[in-house]
Amino acid sequence: MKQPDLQIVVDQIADEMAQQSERGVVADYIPTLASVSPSHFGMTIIDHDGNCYMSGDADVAFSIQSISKVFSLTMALGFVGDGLWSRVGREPSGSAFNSIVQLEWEQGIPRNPFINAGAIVVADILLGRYEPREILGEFLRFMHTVTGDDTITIDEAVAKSENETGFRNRALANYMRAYGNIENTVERNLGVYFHLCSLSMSCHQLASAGRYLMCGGRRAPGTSDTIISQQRAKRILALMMMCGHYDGSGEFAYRVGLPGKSGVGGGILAIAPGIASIAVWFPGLNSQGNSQLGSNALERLVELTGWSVFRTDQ
Ligand SMILES: NC(=O)CC[C@H](N)C(=O)O
Repeated sequence: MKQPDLQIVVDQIADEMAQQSERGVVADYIPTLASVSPSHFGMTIIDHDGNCYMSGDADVAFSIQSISKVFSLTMALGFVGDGLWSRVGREPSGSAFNSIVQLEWEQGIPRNPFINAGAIVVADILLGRYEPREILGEFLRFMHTVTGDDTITIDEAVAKSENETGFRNRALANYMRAYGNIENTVERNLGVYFHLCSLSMSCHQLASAGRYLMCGGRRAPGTSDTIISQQRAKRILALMMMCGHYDGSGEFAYRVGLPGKSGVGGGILAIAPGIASIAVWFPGLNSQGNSQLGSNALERLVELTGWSVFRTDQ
């Protein structure tokens, strides 16, 4: 398939999405997110060579929420290596992002690091080495390094709002603590978890952050600018494909066919391995808590470019 002009592609997708009336529903269980307008849209593609194609509100920062689980996992694997997998599984959950049911059958071991329970354990692992403020500083530095952009910050108002209404996350953390899979106090742990989720980034910044996953662990191809090993990058992409959209992961793989990670802020980071890092933002969510138009936009992208990892016609 001949590669189309990517600027024409992002502009065309923006036009098509603007005409769709089914926009999903903005998350309201975190009160500060409820006031975000569902009419926002943004899209950025950064290709292998670093060329950037943007449309809409691609430079407007939004709450990346669970997309941060990709970056906190990357950091935690850097701290403790594959020992992390004794505390978190690597299987799709088939359940909602904030579900508690499997934890009882599975002795407090979450199915994967991309559901809330799994990311709460990952936050606990990060805290194993640092005080809360220190680890959040380390996390921000990591994000500044992978993006090359030191303006990225945590939105304190979102973190506070999550803290005030995070009853389900408290239930998850307490439940896992009862099984000995959370070592820190629940408040100390969730203080970090909520701040990780409250990272504010634009599509442009998010697509930049995904470059190390697109380029086999390097920030730029053909350089020694290595963030993680090639094998680890490949494995994180596998987890994104299988678990990045919770109980909508199968549907996303079927329709889009790219490793992706969504967040309830309406963002999705998708990676076409070796080809492009893509970020979209449409705040309205579908019933699984994944961006409704973001999924549609990525489906159109792979139709127009042939970037699905499952294509067989190269
Ligand atoms: N799916 C999400 O983005 C959920 C993240 C959100 N901070 C929560 O803990 O509920």
